[in-house]
Amino acid sequence: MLPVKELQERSDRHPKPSDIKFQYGTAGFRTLGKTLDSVLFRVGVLAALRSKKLDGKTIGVMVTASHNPEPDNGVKLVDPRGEMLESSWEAHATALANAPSSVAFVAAVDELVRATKIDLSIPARVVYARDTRPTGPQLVTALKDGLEAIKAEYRDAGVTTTPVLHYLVRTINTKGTKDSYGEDTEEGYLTKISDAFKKLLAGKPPSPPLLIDCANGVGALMAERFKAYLGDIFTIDVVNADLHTPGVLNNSCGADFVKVNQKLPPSITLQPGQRACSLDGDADRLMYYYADEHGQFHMLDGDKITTLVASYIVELVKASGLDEQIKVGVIQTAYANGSSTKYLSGRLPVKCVPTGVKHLHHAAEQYDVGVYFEANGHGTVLFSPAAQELISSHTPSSALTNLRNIIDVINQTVGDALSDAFLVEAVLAHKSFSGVEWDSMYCDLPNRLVKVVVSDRNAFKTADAERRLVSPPGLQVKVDELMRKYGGGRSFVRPSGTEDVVRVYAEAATRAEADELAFRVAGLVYDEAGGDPSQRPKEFI
Ligand SMILES: CC(=O)N[C@H]1[C@@H](OP(=O)(O)O)O[C@H](CO)[C@@H](O)[C@@H]1O
Ligand SMILES: [Mg+2]
Repeated sequence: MLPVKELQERSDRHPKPSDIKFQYGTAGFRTLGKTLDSVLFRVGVLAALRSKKLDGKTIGVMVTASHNPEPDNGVKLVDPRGEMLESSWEAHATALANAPSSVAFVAAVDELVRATKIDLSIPARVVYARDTRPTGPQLVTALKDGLEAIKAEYRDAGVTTTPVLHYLVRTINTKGTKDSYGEDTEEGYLTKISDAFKKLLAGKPPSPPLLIDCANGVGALMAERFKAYLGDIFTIDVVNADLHTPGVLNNSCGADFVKVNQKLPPSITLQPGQRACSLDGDADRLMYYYADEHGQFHMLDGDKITTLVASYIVELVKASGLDEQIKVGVIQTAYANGSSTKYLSGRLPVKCVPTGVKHLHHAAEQYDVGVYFEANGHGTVLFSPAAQELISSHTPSSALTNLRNIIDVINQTVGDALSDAFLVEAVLAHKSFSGVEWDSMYCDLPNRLVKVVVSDRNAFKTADAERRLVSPPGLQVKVDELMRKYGGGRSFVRPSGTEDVVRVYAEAATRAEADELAFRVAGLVYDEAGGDPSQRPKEFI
């Protein structure tokens, strides 16, 4: 039976703002932190229902708004194996969040219980965590209220990164089974990853210290904790680790700043030859970069990470004699640089899927080894159970031992900036690569990403993994006409899933052409979508 009275009374303490329509999108609920109290309460109830539906498995709840500005916050659910919430439940989340009153909320809960045939007698278990945002503590209080209202058991994982929370969910649910993914504690996480990393570096010439820009976010806590586990095998220099000054989170620093602006955070200076990396505010995205001998900045984004890592894994699989049994594939989105796709397609199966990690993750599960990174640096590598079994049961050789350690250094539950950085450093050490050699695997096509504010982004519909517009009718033909004017140029238009904008991406042979193509397509979109002529951005052509 639903504790109707309890739910309703507690829900009354978390009224829904009447003027906001919430939506569980690509990254869960995400908006101004101070408007999310009712959402967090309701997500507590929802997480418990999800757990009951899945026979009492532990569900994760992460309170974060990732790379967004500090006043934003958000919340997303993590399914039992550490993956994103199953998409059919996104609509349930949206329905519960938008019930206008506590009575309507309880009715929506009741409806969900019936529709999905949830057995309410099954106990619910939830683990939650938050990042360092100032609205976090209050939102967690609302979440706990929801969990208590429906009498769920819960565990508070405190202030930690998104990837640690995903790791905890998976380890809690596999504890004591043959699929055990490790110890279900933060220490377990730090030990598993750092041990594998140290084994990979053993016997290699010392790597230079790695400067890590932590976006003044929770990644700084975890990077600091890793230091003790790495000992003197590898040195981390943590920068942008200010967790106290208001307004600094993701401000002119972090992975998104680097990717969007294609430049160094102003707080960082690199010596010629030095490489460094930036995390985002919840430490699941990673951008690398280095300064060449002239001190010039070069970015090494998610596509460069894919290329480096996938090529190395293919080498190891071949050297282990397992290339007949283990097929390595790569998953990208339309935002992948065309040069990376060209380079990889000549060597491996490459699949393009719609934007959003859940799409990449599911597609990666179709391979024995699936490597995926969004261009913005969010990604990981998945090894199928069969591939892991083959790798662990074969007579060890040096390549196989490396593969086993690679498996353990990776956080297979989700993109994990710190674990990914160790993976990159291990591959660079094994290949004796500096940033220059890594970067020279292929040369990025100049590209430009532009946001267009339109009156209704839902009027924009796409097909073919978002590479073509099917609505508004006729617009794709005009984009195609423009593209033909730029040799090797490519551009596509899609509505954002996380912001109220339409995004235009363009790449071409030169920087000037890429900019011109992007601003022309942006102009087309603006005019087509009925943008106010007096507000037309001046750079649109
Ligand atoms: C161009 C771009 O970087 N888009 C991002 C952004 O999605 P949009 O749907 O483009 O707003 O946020 C997503 C969630 O973090 C991330 O998965 C995706 O890659
Ligand atoms: Mg993030």
